[in-house]
Amino acid sequence: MQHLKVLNKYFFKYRGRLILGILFVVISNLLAVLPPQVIRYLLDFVGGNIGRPGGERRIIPPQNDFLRFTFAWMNDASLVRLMAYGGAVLLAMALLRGLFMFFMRQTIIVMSRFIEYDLKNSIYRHYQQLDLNFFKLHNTGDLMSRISEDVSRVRMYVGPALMYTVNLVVLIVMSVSAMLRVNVTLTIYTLAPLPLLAVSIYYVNRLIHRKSERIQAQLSAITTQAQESYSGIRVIKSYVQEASAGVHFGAASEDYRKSSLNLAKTEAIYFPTMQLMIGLSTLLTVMIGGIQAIRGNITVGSIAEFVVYVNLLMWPVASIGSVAAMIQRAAASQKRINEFLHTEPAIRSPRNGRSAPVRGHVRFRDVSFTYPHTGIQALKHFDLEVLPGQKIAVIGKTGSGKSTVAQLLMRMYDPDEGELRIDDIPLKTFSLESLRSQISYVPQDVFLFSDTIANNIRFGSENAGLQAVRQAARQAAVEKDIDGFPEGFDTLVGERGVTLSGGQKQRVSIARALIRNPNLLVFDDCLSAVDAKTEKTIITQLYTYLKDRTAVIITHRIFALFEFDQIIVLDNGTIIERGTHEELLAKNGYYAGLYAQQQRVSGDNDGAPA
Ligand SMILES: Nc1ncnc2c1ncn2[C@@H]1O[C@H](COP(=O)(O)OP(=O)(O)OP(=O)(O)O)[C@@H](O)[C@H]1O
Repeated sequence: MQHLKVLNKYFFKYRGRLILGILFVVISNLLAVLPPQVIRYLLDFVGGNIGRPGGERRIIPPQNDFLRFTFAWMNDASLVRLMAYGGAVLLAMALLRGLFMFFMRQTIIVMSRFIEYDLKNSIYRHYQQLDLNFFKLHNTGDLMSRISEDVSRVRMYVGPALMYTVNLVVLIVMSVSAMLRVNVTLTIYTLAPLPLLAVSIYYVNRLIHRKSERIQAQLSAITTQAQESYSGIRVIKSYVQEASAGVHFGAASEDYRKSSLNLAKTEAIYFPTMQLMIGLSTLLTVMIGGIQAIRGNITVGSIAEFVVYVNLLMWPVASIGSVAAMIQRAAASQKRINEFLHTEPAIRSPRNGRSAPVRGHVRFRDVSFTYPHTGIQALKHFDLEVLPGQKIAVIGKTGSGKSTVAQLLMRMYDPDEGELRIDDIPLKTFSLESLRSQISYVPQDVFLFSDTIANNIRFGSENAGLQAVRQAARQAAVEKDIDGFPEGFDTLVGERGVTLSGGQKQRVSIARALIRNPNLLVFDDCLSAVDAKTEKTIITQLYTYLKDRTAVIITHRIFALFEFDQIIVLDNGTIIERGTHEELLAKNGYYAGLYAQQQRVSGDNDGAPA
């Protein structure tokens, strides 16, 4: 329960709605508790006057102020008029009760929707601030379920559970005190089955919930399986695995069917149990009430009054079990949400961080870095100086630490040892937003949003016009491809749109980086999926674009066309070779070997990227 305390600030924020909601609960319950008293009065009146000779009226004195006030002007009315009037009073109270129940939902349930909205936004905002390591540690499904399912469960606590609890407390206080005023013995007998009802419903509810959870898990497994089959349909078809995929799906569906039937059986017990308990209570009321009436302790009308109370109390009491379960689930969900909300981002923007324009002087001084959750040391005593306007290539085998250089430069992680500076200013003193917005980074794994190509290119530079978008696409050698699509730059990409080839995606991603006009660019193996001819076009275009800019180009391939100021070769997190193209060829080491190998493979010695 203590996990739910954090929600109190939302109750305070929406206190107006909450207080009003509670007031409406009180009024609607008052309008539920008074009608049985009217019924009792009317029945007693009819019982007392039926069969009396000569239409002589026996006045039944109203037992409380409410009845006295309601029936004050009916003293001389005929029996029929009195009944019609009583019926009208009951109808008016039922209508009013309905109206206030509507208001009650409009305040409390609407408040819960506001809280849900606030909670989702605050979780989303928090996600955005967390560092990459956090996202490596938690899978997407987990993040999604905390912002959707867990928040929905918490909403059940701040909305329905709260409303039912307040309703139950108010109703019990009002109806039980009204019952006690009539007859204590009858009250005790009438209420006796209620705790039994609450406990049994609680257990049935728990059982239903446990079974539903299992069904949910099975359903999500079926969905994932179907999703994988659809997205991997090419592999399934080419390996002729349609039948076996069908068998797997069929087995999962069969499990789901069995569980669903089992749940249906348990649910079938729920309502008969409730009805049995209501029936038992009514029976007790009529029996004990009858005895009390024979002894003259209560009137016959009181029995009817009690029967109405029993029916009034049953549903709210039965809901105690489900409300308790709702609160338990909400507490568990809020605990999971709190875990995330209390996670502090490891990478923070400093207060009053620098936002000076970046010129592009990069300095790695004796930097070592180990990925926190895997313990893999990706860089060891790494030293690099890139002067403004220089172009640097980072080459090395797979897993040698090349991408880690880019990650540290973007401050996705902080080094364990050593220091990183840009324009001679420690990276940690820059405002994160300013730093990242001034470095254009083309990641290794391209990600395009389900939006138009134009919007994907102008991502992060929202004000860029179509001309700028076109120019960036031209520089990334993808303009012609895009113009070839029927809707050009307005073509949608992603599931609902066209499927771009790997090389086209990479070039759109490069265009996205170029449009920002930065002084410092980092390309992480971003030409791996383009053919040699396109690569040559891009390299030529880039060479002009990068003329006065600083660029760090991470690659597996050697671009002989590019006159790099410095090429560094990484191996296992350490720089093993460093120099210009010619210097490294002269060394006859790893670089020279790679160059010779690529020359052989490409078989064309026209000076294009080897
Ligand atoms: N996010 C990460 N969390 C944990 N370990 C990582 C992470 N990224 C990379 N590594 C590990 O760090 C080492 C260096 O990886 P890095 O991605 O920098 O190599 P790379 O040279 O860019 O490789 P490639 O050319 O295949 O992209 C590898 O052993 C890799 O397994």
